[in-house]
Amino acid sequence: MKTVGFVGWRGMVGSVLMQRMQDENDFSGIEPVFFSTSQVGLPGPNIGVDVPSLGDANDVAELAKLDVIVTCQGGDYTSAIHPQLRAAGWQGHWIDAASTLRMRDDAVIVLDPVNRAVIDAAISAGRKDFIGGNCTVSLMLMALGGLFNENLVQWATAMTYQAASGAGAKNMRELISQMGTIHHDVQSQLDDPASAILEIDQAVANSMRGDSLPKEQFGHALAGSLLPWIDKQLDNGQSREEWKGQAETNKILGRQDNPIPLDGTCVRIGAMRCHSQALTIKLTKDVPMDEIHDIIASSNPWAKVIPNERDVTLAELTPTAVTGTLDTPVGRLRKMNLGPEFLNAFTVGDQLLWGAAEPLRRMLNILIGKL
Ligand SMILES: NC(=O)C1=CN([C@@H]2O[C@H](COP(=O)(O)OP(=O)(O)OC[C@H]3O[C@@H](n4cnc5c(N)ncnc54)[C@H](OP(=O)(O)O)[C@@H]3O)[C@@H](O)[C@H]2O)C=CC1
Ligand SMILES: N[C@@H](CC(=O)OP(=O)(O)O)C(=O)O
Repeated sequence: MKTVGFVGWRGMVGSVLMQRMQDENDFSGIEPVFFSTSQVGLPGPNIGVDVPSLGDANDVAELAKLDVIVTCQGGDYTSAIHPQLRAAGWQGHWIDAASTLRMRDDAVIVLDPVNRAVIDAAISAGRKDFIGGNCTVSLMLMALGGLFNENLVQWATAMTYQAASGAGAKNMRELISQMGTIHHDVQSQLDDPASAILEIDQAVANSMRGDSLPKEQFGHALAGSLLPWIDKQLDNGQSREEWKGQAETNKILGRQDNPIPLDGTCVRIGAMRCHSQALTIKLTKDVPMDEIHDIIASSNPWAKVIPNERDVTLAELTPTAVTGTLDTPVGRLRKMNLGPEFLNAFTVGDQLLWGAAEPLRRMLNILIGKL
């Protein structure tokens, strides 16, 4: 039985991972050991099996005894610990949620329902570092990977609507606090049916621009607004989140030598944990809509096609409907005025599940032969 160390299990992504692993009885096939950077020696989590007290996540000698390390601790931890382990000759498998190692030649970005062949080839070649993809990229490929794998995508643009959770737990709390502050600031006018809507609107704008709005995390109002920049600014005018779209998608698909052009604008909106994306896809040929539906729906069990009809779309293709589920529904599928090779699509997915935790637990199961 493989000894598997977990680092970052207390955090937001790590907690979702722990929950999913318990739901799927994943701990039964491994010997789990839990680590922390701040709670060394305290009892380990209650996962239904006995576990030793928490180890020191910075103790490289202890980590080097493990067969597998799964980390959701973040990029700084990866940068500090991974090189030391490898320099010490550690030959174990490293499974990581952070972006740090993703684009390295010897690392694999894991999303097995889409790139199982790439993962299997890497295992056969003796690769040891398996990294979860960017949430936006993973969710796009869970939904539309069928079209990519059938070589039907010539290029695509994704305009995103990304949830607060992508920025972290504190940002989720801040979004709700902003909503509460805005409501509080106009409550008396709201309660008065005779009050003028434009006065309410002005009071809301004043609240959003005012000093009392909590904005330590986002730096700006997100509630009632949006933020059209995610992650760092790059010299070419893209945000780093936008850059990841093409770079990571082609690496996941194993086609870095012949990349599919992808670009778009990434936008933070006031959703809690579901990222949504509107795509324009230039197909390599004019494919009939029923074939497109079949390819998407049969690509994996989670890519559900939502008919392009108003009622079902509003009921099933929203963050509210999808949050907390593994579904990656795809809808608004139609040919565009631009021509028969231009496909419109809209997809929603929980960025803490397929966008972060789920590919990691599945990679662990692949390594121990359960998947
Ligand atoms: N947020 C996201 O959407 C995504 C994040 N990632 C990656 O995962 C990494 C971790 O993200 P995320 O889970 O959001 O980070 P968190 O900030 O929620 O957790 C990170 C660590 O903070 C420590 N910590 C300190 N105080 C607390 C507390 N009160 N509750 C829980 N943990 C605490 C824990 O480590 P310790 O026990 O050592 O103190 C924990 O493992 C990111 O840096 C990123 O690289 C990847 C994909 C998506
Ligand atoms: N950048 C993503 C979240 C994330 O953690 O991405 P990455 O794993 O690529 O750093 C977002 O803000 O929605």
